[in-house]
Amino acid sequence: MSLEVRTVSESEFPDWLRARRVGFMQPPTAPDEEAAQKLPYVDLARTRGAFDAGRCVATFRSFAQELTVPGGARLGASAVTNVSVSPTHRRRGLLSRMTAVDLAAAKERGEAVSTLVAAEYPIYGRYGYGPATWITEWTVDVRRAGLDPRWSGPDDGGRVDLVRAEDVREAGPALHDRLATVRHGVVSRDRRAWEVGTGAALLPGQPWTEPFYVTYCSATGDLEGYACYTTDDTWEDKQPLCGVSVRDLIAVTPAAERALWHFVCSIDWVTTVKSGYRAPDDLLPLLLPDPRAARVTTHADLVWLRILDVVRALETRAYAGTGALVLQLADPAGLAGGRFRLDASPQGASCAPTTASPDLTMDVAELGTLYLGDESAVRLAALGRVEESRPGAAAVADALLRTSRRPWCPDVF
Ligand SMILES: CC(=O)SCCNC(=O)CCNC(=O)[C@H](O)C(C)(C)COP(=O)(O)OP(=O)(O)OC[C@H]1O[C@@H](n2cnc3c(N)ncnc32)[C@H](O)[C@@H]1OP(=O)(O)O
Repeated sequence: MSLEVRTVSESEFPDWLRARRVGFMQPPTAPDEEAAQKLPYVDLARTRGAFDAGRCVATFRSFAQELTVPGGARLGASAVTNVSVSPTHRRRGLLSRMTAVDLAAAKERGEAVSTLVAAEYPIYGRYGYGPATWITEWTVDVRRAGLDPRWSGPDDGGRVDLVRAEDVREAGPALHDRLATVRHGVVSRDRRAWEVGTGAALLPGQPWTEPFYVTYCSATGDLEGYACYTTDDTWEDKQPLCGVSVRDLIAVTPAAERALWHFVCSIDWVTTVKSGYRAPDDLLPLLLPDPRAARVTTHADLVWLRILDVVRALETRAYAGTGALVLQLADPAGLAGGRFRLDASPQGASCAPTTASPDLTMDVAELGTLYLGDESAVRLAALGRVEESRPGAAAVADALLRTSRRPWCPDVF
């Protein structure tokens, strides 16, 4: 059977959407409005499918994204999404073919890295991706947390207010842009994400529960954070048991982060708060007098990163320490391998191909895992995933690459 992998035309887009639904175990018939609504946000030149006798049986799409790297600079990334292969056509190499074409195109366009959120852990390492950010979700037992029930709002002159969806649609993008300057791991969020998150881009018949939106403004009136949450409640023994589920919480200052968490954990009737996907070093548990009241309910990899341009990637991020490293990178796909010398200091970094003997040898996927500073080269060396030719080189890598706060991506894309 000959299967053709190619880009998708506008008229084929509804069939491509149908195939994507099939791959993601959703009812196969998409409402007509879905294609019309999504098309403006899809770059068809980067939307691929596999076709069997003219029918779409696999989907793959990438889009231009900006990824904040340590130090706050933004790196052009090719974000991969909507990867699916029909259950009738699996394990015949379609994913490998689509990935190879997309990564080669991203390299050609000059994108320094590719990113994705993996549905399952074992799939993407073989293509040079490594897990680069992690998320933790907590469920807080509010009654155990020990917060002062007399709390009536922030004591720093700031204020917390309930706002409307349209206020969030208007102010959210600029707030998110500020987050991207202060938190590495954040990726650009397009207008459609704000429309979906505020109920302005609903498909007919799509269920929607209006969430609550709350902002924190500093004493000077500056918007520094917002949260979006839903509630559910039951009664037991004449006592309300209300749950809050946080969908989105963005704070650009610690004061905003503390105030918003304090607020959602202090609403009368609320007995549990589900945090949503947060950075593993989020302030939430340590904000509670009894941190054990915050039980970890999910801990998992989120963004996977594939380096395509070693020099640009390493020169764009910032470094807390000073030192030099020669990295030997294996890349069976032939996109980013080679030997590179990195000279880094808090003032800046330079990176260039070299013939000097290597300090560390690793697969390009391991550099993807180390790149945002979340993983330790010493730990990877202990696992045999990084080979240390110069004793102490892994510790040097950690001193250079690791970051004081962990990277965090608030978006599942
Ligand atoms: C970024 C995102 O969109 S993540 C969403 C990914 N999509 C899904 O999970 C939807 C459901 N699953 C699927 O559609 C498919 O099974 C896919 C896309 C995961 C894999 O597609 P396939 O065409 O079957 O993969 P392909 O045949 O190219 O396999 C390539 C290799 O990956 C391996 N592989 C594929 N899927 C899996 C998996 N789920 N778990 C472990 N290994 C896998 C194959 O065994 C093969 O290994 P090999 O190189 O050692 O021979």
